[in-house]
Amino acid sequence: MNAIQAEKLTKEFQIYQSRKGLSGAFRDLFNRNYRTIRAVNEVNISIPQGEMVGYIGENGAGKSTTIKMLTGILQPTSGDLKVNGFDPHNQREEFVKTIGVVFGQRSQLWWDIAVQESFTLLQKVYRVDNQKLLDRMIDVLNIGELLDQPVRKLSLGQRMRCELVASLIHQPSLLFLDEPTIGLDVLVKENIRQFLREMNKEFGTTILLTTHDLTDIEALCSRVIMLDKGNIIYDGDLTRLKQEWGEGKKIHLELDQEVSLSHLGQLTESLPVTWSKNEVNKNLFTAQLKGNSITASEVLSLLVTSGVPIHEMQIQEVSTEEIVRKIYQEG
Ligand SMILES: Nc1ncnc2c1ncn2[C@@H]1O[C@H](COP(=O)(O)OP(=O)(O)OP(=O)(O)O)[C@@H](O)[C@H]1O
Repeated sequence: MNAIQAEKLTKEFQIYQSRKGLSGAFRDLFNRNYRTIRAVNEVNISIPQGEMVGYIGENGAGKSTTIKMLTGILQPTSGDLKVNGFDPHNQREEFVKTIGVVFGQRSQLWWDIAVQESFTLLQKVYRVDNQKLLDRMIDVLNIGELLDQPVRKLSLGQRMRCELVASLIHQPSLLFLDEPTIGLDVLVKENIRQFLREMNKEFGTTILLTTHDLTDIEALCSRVIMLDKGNIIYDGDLTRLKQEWGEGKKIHLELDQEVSLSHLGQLTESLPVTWSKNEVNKNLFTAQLKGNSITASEVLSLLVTSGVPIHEMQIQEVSTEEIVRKIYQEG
């Protein structure tokens, strides 16, 4: 059984549109004008148990709407949906025991009571008594000193670590994370990522991670699903995405003396490389390697054996962020 199985999942919203002017406002009182927007359009998502998947898309692409349907908050307009074998909206009571949810912007902890009390309450709500796991999570996420503090006094990073523990207290097999590291510093981010890797490895927890921070995706997910205007435009390996859309590496060179572009072009004519020259500093050159069929060392060894006087060099990898930006720009 797949953790998530969605077929032609669709969500439409009716948006109220006000008419112009005073007479329009008057008419609105009696007869409202509505427009339908399709936030999620017939998406198919199939996620096996134990996988960590990144769900990405621009603002308004439909990510949150999808997550709300997958977690049972919203009822789909149409399509088939099974999450952990349940219909999330109609079997909500049974279903929620099998999932954990962290919305970066919202808290599931009780604001005015101590963190430890929230944990105890959640253990009672879910009827679990797994102190060993709880102690371990507290230890890994380093929140021992926060347990007697009320949630409202915690910093964002401290609260997020507590939220993660709260979401996993009942040992769910599936975890939804919506922007879990938003606004956190590098160390806390790394701590959270390490924790998620451990949970996934040890308990086989399936994780669906929605984020605008692609470094989270790179650190955790081998698979990425990309949404654009309610439609899935990519579903697959992060490495394949880089291969198909990445422009390949760049080599930045500083030479000891000026060399002509055509000379460099001739030296590397057997390789898929294009050269450009810095307009201001005539000794600076950039080689753009196309695709992944050649390595930077092949280009460099050709230059060195041909006596090109290299003073400094830097190899630049194409980042996932650049690739995603390019996909959105080019459509
Ligand atoms: N309750 C609602 N009523 C009407 N329209 C909505 C509602 N919720 C979302 N939408 C619309 O659906 C579309 C998708 O919104 P959604 O919040 O799912 O996007 P998102 O990908 O999560 O964006 P972001 O990254 O900004 O959070 C948007 O056009 C939004 O205005």
